[in-house]
Amino acid sequence: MDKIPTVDFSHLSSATPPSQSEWKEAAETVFNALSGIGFVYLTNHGVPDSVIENAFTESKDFFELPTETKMKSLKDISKSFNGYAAPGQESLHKDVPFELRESYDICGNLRYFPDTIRPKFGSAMNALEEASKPLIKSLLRVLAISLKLEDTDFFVERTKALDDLDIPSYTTIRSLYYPPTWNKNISPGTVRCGDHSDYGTLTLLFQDAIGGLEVKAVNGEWVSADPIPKTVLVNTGDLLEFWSGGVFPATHHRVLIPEQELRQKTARQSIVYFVHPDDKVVIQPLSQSSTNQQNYQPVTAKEHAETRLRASYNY
Ligand SMILES: O=C(O)CCC(=O)C(=O)O
Ligand SMILES: [Fe+2]
Repeated sequence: MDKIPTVDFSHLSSATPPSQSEWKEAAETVFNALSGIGFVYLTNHGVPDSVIENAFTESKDFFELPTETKMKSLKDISKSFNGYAAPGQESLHKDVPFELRESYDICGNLRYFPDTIRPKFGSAMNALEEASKPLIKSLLRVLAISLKLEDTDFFVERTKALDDLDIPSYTTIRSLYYPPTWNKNISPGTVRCGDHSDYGTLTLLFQDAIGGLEVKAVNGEWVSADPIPKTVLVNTGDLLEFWSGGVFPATHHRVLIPEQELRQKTARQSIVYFVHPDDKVVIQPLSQSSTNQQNYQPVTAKEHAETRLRASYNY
């Protein structure tokens, strides 16, 4: 499979609870996508457009502030993973010299926002987070059903931090801003976002109309994950790859510097919601389909995330 499929989620996001057969059908289609190319577009996902648009607008307002103002919200990883990261500060691929993007991370219960300068940014991001939770829970159920687990709430019950921020987890909402590259002295090898896989269970990605995200297909070719209006893109992280015994591969993806002048002159924005299990959850392969369980040591969700995160901070 070298194309990212699109799945209609209307049955799972309507006010009427889905029937058994609707769950099963969704599980089959999502399984085919996530066990193949590892990415899927969802339509009718239930996250209101106005909430998504507002999060983009307020994020843009923050990122367009002068650098010295944004630096006041700089992430201090000795305290928490919340806050602003400047261009080049974090990299997702060890061999990429400089990744030209800015981000603002929101996670856990010790969150803070630049309320004095941008009072609406925090509430817009919190609103998107809240509005995405029913979709995330449906997706976690779909994963359990598709893996034929008896307990369809298996993943939901291990992701309790979604409803209780006092439960520690690495679940994070990240607003990303890729500044225009036109007329800048960009050194060779600079990318917007280096080739990487995500770290957690699954990721929701809301992207604007600019595009640039590429996904590595099973045959090794890079496939464009073009923006499709009103969809959310979902992919799996490497913790789920391990947890599912390799059934769901954590597909690599990247964002390069665009070649067209128009796209170089325009900033790109995306908002990603990285879903992780609660820190204490012990992860070991649920099936032995493509891995030999005996070769794998169980790991807590916290240990897994920390090992991966440590490698991505350049400070
Ligand atoms: O901005 C994008 O489209 C992708 C971002 C991403 O992959 C990430 O932050 O992990
Ligand atoms: Fe990613």
